[in-house]
Amino acid sequence: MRYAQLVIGPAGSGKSTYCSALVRHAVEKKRAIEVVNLDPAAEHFDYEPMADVRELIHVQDTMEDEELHFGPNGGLIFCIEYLLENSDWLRDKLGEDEDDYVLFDCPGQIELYTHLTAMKKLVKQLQDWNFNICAVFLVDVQFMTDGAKFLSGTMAALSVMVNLELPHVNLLSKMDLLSKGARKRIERFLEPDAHAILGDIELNGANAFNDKYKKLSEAIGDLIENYSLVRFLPLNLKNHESVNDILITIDNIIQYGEDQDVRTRDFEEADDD
Ligand SMILES: Nc1nc2c(ncn2[C@@H]2O[C@H](COP(=O)(O)OP(=O)(O)OP(=O)(O)O)[C@@H](O)[C@H]2O)c(=O)[nH]1
Ligand SMILES: [Mg+2]
Repeated sequence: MRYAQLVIGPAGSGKSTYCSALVRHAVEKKRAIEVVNLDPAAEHFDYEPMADVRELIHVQDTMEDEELHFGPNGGLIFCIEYLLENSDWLRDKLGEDEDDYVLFDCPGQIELYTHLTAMKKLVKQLQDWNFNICAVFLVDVQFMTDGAKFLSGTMAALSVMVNLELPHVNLLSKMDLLSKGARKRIERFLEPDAHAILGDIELNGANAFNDKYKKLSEAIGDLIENYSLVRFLPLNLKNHESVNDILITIDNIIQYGEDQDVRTRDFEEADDD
């Protein structure tokens, strides 16, 4: 088995920064975590990737090509499809080492995860190569600070979950940027609680639209609450414990370290004899 996090989320939500932080954390913990850059338009990241899709195709190639002449978004979709057609390239770069732990730093175009099929096919490919994968969906906490925004972010997360059909963790990134007060406010949303969310949605005056809007919000809130569909975990990269908690949560989901645990236990039991 091999292990992977598919690091996804809107543009600028902190995916590449999260990958670098996890690599640094892993070094401290004396374990190896690798990163693959899957963003054909990436301009900056500060990890050393084990593979970089830009070596295969760069979004600029598709925009400058006389025949293709894509814009940045169409170009990106083309690149991901090109990667799928040339998946041998990725397979070779990933090698075949057992127990490898790889973060896939993905592009920030949300449509790749909500309804297009390219990303899903890539996931299927990775699963065929023995990867146990968890989708890690990052949302910038600054866009989640009131009820309406939180509901909208939750719907985006739900849409990704439904489309990718993978074990899934939602992270609120950049927690370090919030004031104490704002952090308190956010905490009310972290346990899905429709009433906290709706209490926060401000409606100006009663009219037919507001009535309907309130009913819709209530229905969505109930759905999320009753089915525990979407939960967000706060991520503060400046806090060692926060990073560690998230990593342990994801490790458990992809069953990383379970073999190692068994081995240690066998060892301890043998010691007792
Ligand atoms: N304060 C703070 N800033 C952050 C954090 N994570 C990311 N940033 C900043 O947010 C900006 C975007 O971060 P990236 O890691 O490049 O985001 P991304 O999701 O990879 O962006 P794209 O690849 O363009 O979609 C950068 O300026 C980062 O320095 C965080 O945890 N705290
Ligand atoms: Mg990035």
